[in-house]
Amino acid sequence: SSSPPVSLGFSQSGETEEVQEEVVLKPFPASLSISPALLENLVYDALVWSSLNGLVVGDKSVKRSGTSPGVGMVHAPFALLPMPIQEGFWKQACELAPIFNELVDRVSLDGKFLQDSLSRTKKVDAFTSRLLDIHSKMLEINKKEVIRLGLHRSDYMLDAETALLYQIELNTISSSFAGLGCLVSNLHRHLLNQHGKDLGLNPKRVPGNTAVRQFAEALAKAWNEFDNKRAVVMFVVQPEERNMYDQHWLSFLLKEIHGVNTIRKTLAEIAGEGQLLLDGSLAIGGQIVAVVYFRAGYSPNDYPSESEWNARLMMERSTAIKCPSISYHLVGTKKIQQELAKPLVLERFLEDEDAAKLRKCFAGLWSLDDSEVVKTAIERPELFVLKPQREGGGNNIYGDDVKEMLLKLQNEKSQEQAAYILMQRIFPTASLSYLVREGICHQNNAISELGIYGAYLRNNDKVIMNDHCGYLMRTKDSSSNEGGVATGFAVLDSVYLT
Ligand SMILES: Nc1ncnc2c1ncn2[C@@H]1O[C@H](COP(=O)(O)OP(=O)(O)O)[C@@H](O)[C@H]1O
Ligand SMILES: N[C@H](CCC(=O)N[C@@H](CS)C(=O)NCCC(=O)O)C(=O)O
Ligand SMILES: [Mg+2]
Repeated sequence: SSSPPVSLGFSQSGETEEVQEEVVLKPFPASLSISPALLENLVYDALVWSSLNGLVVGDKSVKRSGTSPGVGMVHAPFALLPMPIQEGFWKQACELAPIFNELVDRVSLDGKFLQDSLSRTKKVDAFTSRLLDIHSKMLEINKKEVIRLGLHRSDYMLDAETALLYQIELNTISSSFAGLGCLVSNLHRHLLNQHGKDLGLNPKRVPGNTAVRQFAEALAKAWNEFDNKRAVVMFVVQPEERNMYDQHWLSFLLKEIHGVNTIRKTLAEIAGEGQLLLDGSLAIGGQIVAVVYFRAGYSPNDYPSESEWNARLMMERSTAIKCPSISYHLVGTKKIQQELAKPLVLERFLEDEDAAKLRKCFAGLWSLDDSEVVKTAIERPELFVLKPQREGGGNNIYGDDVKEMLLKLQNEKSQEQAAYILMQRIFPTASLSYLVREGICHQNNAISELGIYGAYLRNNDKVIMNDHCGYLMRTKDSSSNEGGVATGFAVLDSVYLT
């Protein structure tokens, strides 16, 4: 065809000077040019591969796609080629995972710190308040979680200006896409095996992704610690779940590799069918539950009535291993992220050397009590993100809306400030990427967010697992503020180590 070859610039933060003062980002040397014919082949191969290998989600235009498996599937949105990242940043992010895992466990044991840090939020945020009520009840009855399982994902962005890796957030509940994320790594390795020569890319630079196998292993090991061969792992899910295949990869591997049975229940079903037996164990439909794995319960939308809250409390009271426990759930709130960043607070929980490693990846995080920062944010709102205590994407406030909201909160003299945190906005380098959605390939300037999964399993004072477990790369149009695949902004991507 007469149209010029499409050039794909893998523009990437190049070598950075040892000393951070003068950061010179050299352009990524190989700028790729993909002919339209090659591009068409790549997209076609990728769509076939995705369909044959279960890289799929429910299609929101098909009514039953969130309730009936196999009905209304469409390929998950993906980036056609992996996003380059310097190996040093990759290694840094992987190294931080076991430290964050240990931090979550230690903070979870400090009930007073959690209650005190969230006490003002409690007054103005009904959802967080309900979580804290459950936590208080567990403190009152001196409930001990002897066996503790955390399946986390710490998300990072690479700031273009400083070439520093910054943590966006730490997810301690429903850290999704371990399943589909692995498939994208396999897809990219497949495409580079087929077309790597034409693209000048080496398939071996796409790191193997062990997320779903290691998460299944962690769930199986927790089940093992519960030590009841007839017990099951219960997935707590939403009534409509278009991301069910990501979840089914875990339950499939649990059965296939570890011989562990799983059941899928909504909070409403648990309220109706669940029972606390005399020995404290949780029974559902006559089956004992060894592990409760939350893939719902992180959002107010998951609690439409008191029944769902009763179900959450019943599970918390039981001897089942909660993933996460109410304490782990609270540790993952953005308010705690901001509190831990305060001077000397993180150091209460970690040895100095580990605290220093984590602090290196902390972006600016402030409560709205900090009048100086609030003043700056009103003047330069584009340099901040205003965050409520919510998970699941689509809740943050950006740009001029930050200014509006801060002024509103100031004028109202409301306590509502305590429901938010202010965070420094990170600006990653934009790269030209191909994003494939519903069979169509879009060429966009895009930015990426690297998630590193971590699994932590402890029985009393024995740490059985504390590892980084693979990764999730999400890539979105650089013009979009919010991220998130479930929210439709980002696509699933993988990593190309440079
Ligand atoms: N400090 C930040 N700088 C730049 N983008 C951010 C920042 N914080 C959040 N985002 C964007 O908003 C998205 C959602 O924010 P996050 O804190 O992860 O909330 P959630 O818990 O809803 O996922 C992120 O995936 C990212 O794309
Ligand atoms: N439908 C639920 C979704 C669960 C969910 O939203 N999890 C949050 C952490 S709380 C998350 O990991 N978000 C990153 C994935 C994205 O970009 O959409 C599930 O799959 O179980
Ligand atoms: Mg997030």
